[in-house]
Amino acid sequence: MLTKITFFERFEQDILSGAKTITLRDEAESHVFAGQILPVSTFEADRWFCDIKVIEVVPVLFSALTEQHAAQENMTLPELRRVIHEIYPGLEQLFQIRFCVVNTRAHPVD
Ligand SMILES: CC(=O)Nc1ccn([C@@H]2O[C@H](CO)[C@@H](O)[C@H]2O)c(=O)n1
Repeated sequence: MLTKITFFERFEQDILSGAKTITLRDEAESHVFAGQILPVSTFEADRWFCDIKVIEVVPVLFSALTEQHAAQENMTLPELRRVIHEIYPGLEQLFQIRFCVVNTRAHPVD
């Protein structure tokens, strides 16, 4: 089971603003469950920047990605396909993790 998750720094603002509400991962990073709260760090510097709550985890094939998936990534479909192809070359079986940001402060006040 995953207890934290990392994102490339370039997606930080889209996550914090709510523009990006899903991530597509391989099987190894799919072991999360609805309701789970995960600390989120940048991949590059391992810098924490928020916590997310997992809403659902759904298998999706690379070949079945749609504009709707892309919209939830704040990308066009060609952009999304290119990004995934760079991260997971040749991988067909992906897992869509839908999430919302629940905390952006290390020590929340109220
Ligand atoms: C840093 C790391 O360990 N792994 C990943 C894997 C994926 N992603 C993003 O999820 C979406 C679909 O793959 C796209 O927006 C990706 O860029 C990410 O940010 N970081």
